[in-house]
Amino acid sequence: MEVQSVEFCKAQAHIWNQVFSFTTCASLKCAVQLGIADAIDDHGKPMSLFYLTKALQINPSKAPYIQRLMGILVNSGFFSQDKLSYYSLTPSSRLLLKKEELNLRGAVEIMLDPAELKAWSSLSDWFKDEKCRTTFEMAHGKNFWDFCAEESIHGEIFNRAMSTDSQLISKLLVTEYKFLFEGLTSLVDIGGGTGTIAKAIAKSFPKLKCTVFDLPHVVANLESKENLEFVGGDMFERIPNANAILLKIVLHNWNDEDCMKILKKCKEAILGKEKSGKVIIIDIVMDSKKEDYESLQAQISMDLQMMVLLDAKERREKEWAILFQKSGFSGYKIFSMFDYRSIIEVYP
Ligand SMILES: C[S@@+](CC[C@H](N)C(=O)[O-])C[C@H]1O[C@@H](n2cnc3c(N)ncnc32)[C@H](O)[C@@H]1O
Ligand SMILES: COc1cc(-c2oc3cc(O)cc(O)c3c(=O)c2O)cc(OC)c1OC
Repeated sequence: MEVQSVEFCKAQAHIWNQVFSFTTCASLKCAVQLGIADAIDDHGKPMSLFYLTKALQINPSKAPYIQRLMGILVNSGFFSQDKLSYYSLTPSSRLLLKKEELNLRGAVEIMLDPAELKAWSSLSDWFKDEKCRTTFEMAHGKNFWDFCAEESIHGEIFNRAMSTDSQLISKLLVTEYKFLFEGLTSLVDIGGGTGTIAKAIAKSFPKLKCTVFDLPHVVANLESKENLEFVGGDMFERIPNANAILLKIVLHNWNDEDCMKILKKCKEAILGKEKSGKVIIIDIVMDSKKEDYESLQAQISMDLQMMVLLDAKERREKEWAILFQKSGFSGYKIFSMFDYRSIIEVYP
């Protein structure tokens, strides 16, 4: 390639931009931690740099640098800037507001956590290594779930991030997808975290006995009441019997072999109850034909994140179908949700 050719310049800019993509992530994290979106929102109208720096309560000597930070955040679509250079929120920064019940602050916090980023730095070593199952294990000397159990701050950040996502999904589940739960008498949410989804389902269906099943340290201090119960355990050993089993973003944490073990346990658990029932999965169904670039990129990135942290993966419909068949299920039905995830009903 000629050094002065258009192709060379484009290729060079492409590499610089990819190498520097960490600056957008780091600036986004900084914006969340400083509360920039909240300050602009509280202002109630487009905000000048002067008022923004005042509202952020930063060290006065650092005020001139905020303009530089805002530059990258405007360029990456988190804020907009008008002719007077006043800043406003965009749909993306609205999702970062503390006051919004449904925000993605938790996702920013967990995915850009130093412990998780550290795993990525061992990726090439991991490819040559024989012993470690995951890059995360190579970096930390223990697997992701043991790390969450032992480093309680990381575990809390993780559970908080998952819970915010569940708040969003639970609103949809008990309205638009209410039919999934109609007629059920018992439901176990396997890997149900701190119970955000199960609480919403239990409230909407008072006659439905809901159980949240997760690792003992996750449910340790959570109080069972009315038709909602918390049970600690390991899903590879025992899954409580129920009419229906819910698995929300759980199977994408596991490889095919482990997923089959989990699904076989789920089948035993639903058949043990009334010789019928179903498994309800909420997870990504990858679709490479998707025209939406952002959505496809998010799926590919999540797939790699699962590989690095958990030796796990995202799956296409064909891969899901093989898993169900190999685990002894007779059929399934997919309902696409509003984002890149789907609901899959699986029948024994
Ligand atoms: C990605 S999170 C999903 C949490 C929840 N379903 C949600 O959507 O908010 C996966 C969950 O699986 C749980 N988990 C991991 N290993 C488990 C095991 N062996 N038995 C039961 N739960 C487990 C984790 O503690 C975590 O809460
Ligand atoms: C918060 O919304 C979603 C989160 C996940 C998700 O994110 C993770 C991030 C990590 O840094 C480590 C993890 O182990 C995980 C997960 O296990 C995990 O499930 C996934 C989502 O959809 C597939 C989310 O919804 C947008």
